[in-house]
Amino acid sequence: MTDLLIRNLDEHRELFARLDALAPEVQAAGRLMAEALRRGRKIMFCGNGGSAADSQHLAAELTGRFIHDRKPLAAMALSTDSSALTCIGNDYSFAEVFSRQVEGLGQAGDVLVGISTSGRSANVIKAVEAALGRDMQVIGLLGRDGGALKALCDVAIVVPSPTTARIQEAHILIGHTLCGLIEEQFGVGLSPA
Ligand SMILES: O=C(CO)[C@@H](O)[C@H](O)[C@H](O)[C@H](O)COP(=O)(O)O
Ligand SMILES: [Zn+2]
Repeated sequence: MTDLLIRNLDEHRELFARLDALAPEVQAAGRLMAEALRRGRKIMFCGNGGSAADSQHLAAELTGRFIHDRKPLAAMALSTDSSALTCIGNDYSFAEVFSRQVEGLGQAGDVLVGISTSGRSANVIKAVEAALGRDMQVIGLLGRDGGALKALCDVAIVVPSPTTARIQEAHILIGHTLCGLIEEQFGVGLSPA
């Protein structure tokens, strides 16, 4: 039991010591999201399993609050509406559960954040393709080699690890950093500049 904890901590520390290399992509993603919000557009998040949880967690940081009191920001997770997920999954296919929501709700200038540790989830790939088809911008929070999603994203943040759990741990740190960058841009208790 303790051995597993020590191994996980060692893996986690080794990975986190290398995340500084992602600073340029994280900065670019934060700027892109803040600019979209400043223009009155919205941020959509999607992903499966743990990444579905990350999607709703990060969307709530923006509509609710992260650290500071400031105006609510337009963000939503595409993984939370059980009626939409079951209807689209049942009547069309599971691969379309996010893309149909992007087609129904996405507008030009909105940002889609696709979260996938493998970069290979078909429903996230389809959501990204739908977003690009609507002149939205796309950020990928990815892992391993970035998979098929890497080349599709305007900004791809690829966590360099082969281990899903470690990648997810990095994703939430990066997600929180993106929320912090956005809050910096919007100021404490102030309207956007
Ligand atoms: O949280 C975990 C594993 O830590 C799982 O729920 C995991 O997110 C699921 O297997 C996902 O379906 C994996 O999808 P992806 O990250 O490869 O896109
Ligand atoms: Zn997990």
